[in-house]
Amino acid sequence: MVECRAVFPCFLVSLVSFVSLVPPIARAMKITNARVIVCCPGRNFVTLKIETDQGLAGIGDATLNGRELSVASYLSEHVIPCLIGRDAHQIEDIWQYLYKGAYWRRGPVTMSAIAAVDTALWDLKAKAAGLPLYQLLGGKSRTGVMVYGHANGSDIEQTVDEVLRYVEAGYQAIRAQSGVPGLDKVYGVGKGRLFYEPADADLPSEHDWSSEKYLRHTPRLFERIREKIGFEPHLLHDVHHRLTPIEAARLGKALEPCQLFWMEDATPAENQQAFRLIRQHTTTPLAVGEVFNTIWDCKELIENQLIDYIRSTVVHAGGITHLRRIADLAALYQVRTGCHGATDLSPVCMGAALHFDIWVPNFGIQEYMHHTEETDAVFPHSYRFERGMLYPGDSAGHGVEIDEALAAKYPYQRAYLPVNRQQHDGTLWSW
Ligand SMILES: O=C(O)C(=O)C[C@H](O)[C@H](O)CO
Ligand SMILES: [Mg+2]
Repeated sequence: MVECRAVFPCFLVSLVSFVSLVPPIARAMKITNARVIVCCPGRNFVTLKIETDQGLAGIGDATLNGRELSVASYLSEHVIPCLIGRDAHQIEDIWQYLYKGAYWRRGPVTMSAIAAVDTALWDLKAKAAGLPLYQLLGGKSRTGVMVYGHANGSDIEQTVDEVLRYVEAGYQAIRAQSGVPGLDKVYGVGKGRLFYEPADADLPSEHDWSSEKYLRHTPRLFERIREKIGFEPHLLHDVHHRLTPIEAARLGKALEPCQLFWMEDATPAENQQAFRLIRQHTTTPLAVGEVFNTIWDCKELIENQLIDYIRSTVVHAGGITHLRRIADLAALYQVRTGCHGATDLSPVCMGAALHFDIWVPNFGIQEYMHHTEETDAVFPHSYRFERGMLYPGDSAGHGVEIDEALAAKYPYQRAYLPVNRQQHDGTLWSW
């Protein structure tokens, strides 16, 4: 008894000194609060903020263009109650809990919600470690992230002028889209010069489409651009899911002399085997995947080497945890990444994607469209753009924050993506 009483205080003392030696990153970090912030600084964004008992907060993007409130509600009603009290460090377990635990797997709403949690947790872990997120992933594999910008014009000459502007600004890669004679509105051709925003207020607008007109026009666009700028800058093009496989094969073949970096979303990809037909006919590199949300959407495309670039990104594909899995599968087949980066992905997604890009061994390119000044003010960030490259910055976490007071000044406004109809008979088509 006497011995025991003497030992007990010593044990307590050593326990206390042991705990104080444990670095913060190795201690449990209890989630105490989480909330969804919906705002519209020029366009709608949904952001998840997670707070912990260590006084740290992490944020993740949950924006699903045109269906924003479904993810906001999924998070508030179904996910947040399950997060409170969990250890924020258990990123993998929480991912599996939300994916397997829902019973209903996959889908853009579920996977965007999981992505938001995952991004916020990686942000928190990196903040707890006092490191930029890319360090936790394995460090930098390159000095910066090559991006492509968007040049668009209402006709060929206007698009050529836009391409030249991007070349002068130092871009090494440029996506070119042009209006098509005889079509009213064409995907990718916006009103503004720096950003393209397809979502319309209130109800979806209707566009018209003719594959024949588009197929006659597009090879001429790229021939003209190459005549003007030569073969040094990379050129990209987005078909935006509008062609049948054999039409896509025809376009890919016609574009071969122009040596594109990629032809994107040449045909809808629900049927992954559709890409086999395109592949059999053309050596134009193929990119796909911005609408994918899990590895299962691209498994056959990757394993059969039917594509060259996988376009999935953090917010719609289950966060960094799942995107990393997709990239690792892709690496086995020399498929490289080309993360989606349109303006409907918030700066929070862009920040996280840049940490991923600077690490991922099989990086290809990153899409980059400028956000509006209002958006940049709501989401202060450490990433920066310089002559065709983006750099994630070295602040702890993913380097993007949200100014909640400012966000509250921009309430949600219902907006939809357009729909598309065949010009000759009004049949609903892919937009
Ligand atoms: O950026 C791209 O390549 C796109 O295709 C943009 C999409 O139309 C947009 O993100 C839809 O919300
Ligand atoms: Mg696209």
